[in-house]
Amino acid sequence: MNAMADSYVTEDGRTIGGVLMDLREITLRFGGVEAIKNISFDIREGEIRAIIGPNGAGKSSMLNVISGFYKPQEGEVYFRGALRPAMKPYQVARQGIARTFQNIALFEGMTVLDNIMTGRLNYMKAGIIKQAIWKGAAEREEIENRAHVERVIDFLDIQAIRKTPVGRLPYGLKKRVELARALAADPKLLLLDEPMAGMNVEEKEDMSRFILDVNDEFGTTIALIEHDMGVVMDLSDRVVVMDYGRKIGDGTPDEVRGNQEVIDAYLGVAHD
Ligand SMILES: Nc1ncnc2c1ncn2[C@@H]1O[C@H](COP(=O)(O)OP(=O)(O)OP(=O)(O)O)[C@@H](O)[C@H]1O
Repeated sequence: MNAMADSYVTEDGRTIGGVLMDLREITLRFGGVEAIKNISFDIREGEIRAIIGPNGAGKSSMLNVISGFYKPQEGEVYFRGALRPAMKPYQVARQGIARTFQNIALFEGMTVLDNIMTGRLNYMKAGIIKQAIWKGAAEREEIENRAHVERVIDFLDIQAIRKTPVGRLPYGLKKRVELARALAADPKLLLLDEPMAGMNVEEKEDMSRFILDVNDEFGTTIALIEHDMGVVMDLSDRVVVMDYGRKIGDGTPDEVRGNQEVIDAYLGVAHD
């Protein structure tokens, strides 16, 4: 693979485009703790990009920089070719970035459908006054939003539980609903924080398939943190490896597997 080429086709026939996000010399500190130390890497259009490393390596901090939730003290983030300014979470969503969380963040008392609809809030432009004086626009908007959400529900095969309160669902299905909510926002870049955590083998297989299908069908670029190395190596086009806030590896799964520093710090030792 030529990292400088504008686009290339993967072995499984997917097209990876130019750079979607470019992170340059990022340093992030919490008081005296340097969680990220001068790290640069990019995420390319259509790619599945993993971030791995031992506990406390700085992976979640990095995902929060990518999402725009944390503003690093040093370095720059370019998204879709433009330097990204400090942003509020709703501005991030409008830029086309959605995420799931390590600990599921859904409304347990609400139905699956209503939870997924919350992922669509940024598209609901018609305010209360406009709704009152121009019912047609609001109705059209509602129909469009529902149609997109229905497509996501079909895609993730969760029609049967659409009216079920999320609190009653088993863990693996909750994770799928969280993915559905993120997809409802129709993101350009989807961030997944440990999508397989706490899952059994069958649930992991299902989730892996859905991640690949999302990438393939919607063309969504995906960045994920994951501890299950089998899953990471199977799913990812490229992998960034972090250790103590530093980047110690970056490349294809094969390149990373053969990197001695990565083996010493992470792959060669037992971890969860
Ligand atoms: N909000 C915060 N305030 C202070 N320190 C923090 C904060 N978030 C993270 N840290 C510190 O930054 C370092 C990196 O943490 P981070 O959670 O990013 O690592 P991680 O690789 O995601 O770990 P894990 O795999 O356990 O989730 C750790 O030393 C952590 O204690």
